[in-house]
Amino acid sequence: MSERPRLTVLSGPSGVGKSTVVAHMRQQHPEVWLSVSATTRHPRPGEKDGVHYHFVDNDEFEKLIANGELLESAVFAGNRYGTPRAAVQEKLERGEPVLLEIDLQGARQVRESMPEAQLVFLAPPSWDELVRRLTGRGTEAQDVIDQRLAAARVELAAEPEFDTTLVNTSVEQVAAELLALLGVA
Ligand SMILES: Nc1ncnc2c1ncn2[C@@H]1O[C@H](COP(=O)(O)OP(=O)(O)OP(=O)(O)O)[C@@H](O)[C@H]1O
Ligand SMILES: Nc1nc2c(ncn2[C@@H]2O[C@H](COP(=O)(O)O)[C@@H](O)[C@H]2O)c(=O)[nH]1
Repeated sequence: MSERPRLTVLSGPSGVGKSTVVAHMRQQHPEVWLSVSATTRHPRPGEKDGVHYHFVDNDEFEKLIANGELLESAVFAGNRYGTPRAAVQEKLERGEPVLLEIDLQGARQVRESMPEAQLVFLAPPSWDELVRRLTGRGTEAQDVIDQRLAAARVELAAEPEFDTTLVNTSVEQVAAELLALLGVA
């Protein structure tokens, strides 16, 4: 691990491949710690509570916010998402690097509260390829895909706000580039 562990945010449009790249990276480097977000979204087939997300209802999410338990939060395509604060703080206090996989709204909140954070933008090779990936994943109905693509236009326009851009053409290559940014191996 790097001598200067820090918080890294990985952001980018829905379907660009954030989870795929992070999963590939963590297969080879399980020591890379990824925050598990809370969400009101329903689990997709194969997603496990406490592993992929903490799946909560709207009341529980409200309580997390009211109790100050979220480092950041956002509404994305009709669902709520947030980063549990305690686990992140604990890791940083121990001097261990932290990775958040969150949307643009969350990235902006982190930049505000933790200006030292490293913000990484994952970009698609092209718009058409992004649409292919999001549609091809087969996890959302067309109306949700449309919502996510509308958000993607906003997210792509915000790319200059990020410290670094990685283009996800090859999962293996981008995972290696992200590892380097995290200061691992
Ligand atoms: N480099 C790549 N080349 C081709 N397909 C890819 C690549 N990276 C990811 N994919 C595919 O694109 C789809 C979307 O990937 P993934 O679910 O990881 O995106 P995401 O950015 O995490 O999306 P979301 O923000 O909606 O959670 C998946 O079907 C995945 O297999
Ligand atoms: N602001 C936050 N955004 C988050 C968080 N966890 C995930 N996300 C982002 O939401 C969208 C949609 O995710 P999906 O799993 O429903 O496809 C995607 O951009 C995620 O990165 C969070 O804690 N805060």
